[in-house]
Amino acid sequence: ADKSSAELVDAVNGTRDTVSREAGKKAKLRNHAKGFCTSGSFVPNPKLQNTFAIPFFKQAEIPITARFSLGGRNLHASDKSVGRFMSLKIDGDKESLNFVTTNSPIFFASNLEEFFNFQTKVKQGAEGKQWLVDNQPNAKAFFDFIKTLPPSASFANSRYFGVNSFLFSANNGDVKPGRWSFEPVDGVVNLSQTQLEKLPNNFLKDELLTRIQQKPAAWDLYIQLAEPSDEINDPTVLWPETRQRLLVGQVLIDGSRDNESTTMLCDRGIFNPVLLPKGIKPSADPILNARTPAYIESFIRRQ
Ligand code: HEM
Repeated sequence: ADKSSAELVDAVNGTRDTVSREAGKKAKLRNHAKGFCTSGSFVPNPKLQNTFAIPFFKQAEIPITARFSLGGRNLHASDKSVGRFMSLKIDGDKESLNFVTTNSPIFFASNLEEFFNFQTKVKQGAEGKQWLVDNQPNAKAFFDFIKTLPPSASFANSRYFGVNSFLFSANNGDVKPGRWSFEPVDGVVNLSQTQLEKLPNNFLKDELLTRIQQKPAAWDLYIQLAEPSDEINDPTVLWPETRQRLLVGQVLIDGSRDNESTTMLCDRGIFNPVLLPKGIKPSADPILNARTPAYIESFIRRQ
């Protein structure tokens, strides 16, 4: 049976509702708790309009509020872990677009039952993890992928993926499924074991905020387009790297609005992965469609 938002949030939090509400007030976010907000702008690629009818991207430059975070509930997690997450609010004149992304191109669950089991079992330590390896092939594939992923040296030297699929309206009337990916303009830079040993547990925030005083952190945003044989509604299934990618524009994080209240209060609200402008719609992916109700439930519990 499908899981309710309350059950999903309990599973992410690791405790039942009443306890979770109290914990949520202290922890702020129930997941990706360790993070910080900054700001910048989005510069659309004018050529996108040759293919897609998305008026939002006709604007010259659109303000961005960004939050960079680690995985999990621990406010004191070490930056030496491999997970890197980027959330963006891009607020245009009339419409807004949010992104809530991860550095893993594959997700660990293809439906809510698997998501619930994953969240519950990872909190049971080695035994729970072994259960997932033995019983949930999508969780095993995710663990296997994560083992090959070294920690990046900077939030700015990491790729980010939307993971879920969205439906894009083409100028010719077609609706094309696609997935978001962000490629760091300064390239992917990972840390070696020796470099890691020399670093303190907290370095990512200072590194990014120092870096952007010199030069913005930049990512090219692409839509990877599906072919008819590709699985649209399952974020555990990767599409071949050879699929056509369209350049949507560039994300520039420069801290220019870090003193404004929208930036300073960015982690009091939520980022909504289905807040989309005209011309983009969510796919039927059950994971995607469970996210915003869960984020709202989590938001309510931390008030
Ligand atoms: C059924 C699917 C999912 C559920 C139930 C879920 C649940 C949650 C919850 C409870 C939070 C904390 C919200 C808050 O207190 O504000 C959260 C935050 C977050 N989730 Fe998910 N999640 C799901 C899927 C995903 C996926 C597929 C991704 C990555 C592509 C993702 C990335 C994030 C990030 C980056 C945040 C932190 C947002 C921020 O910086 O404010 N989640 N999620």
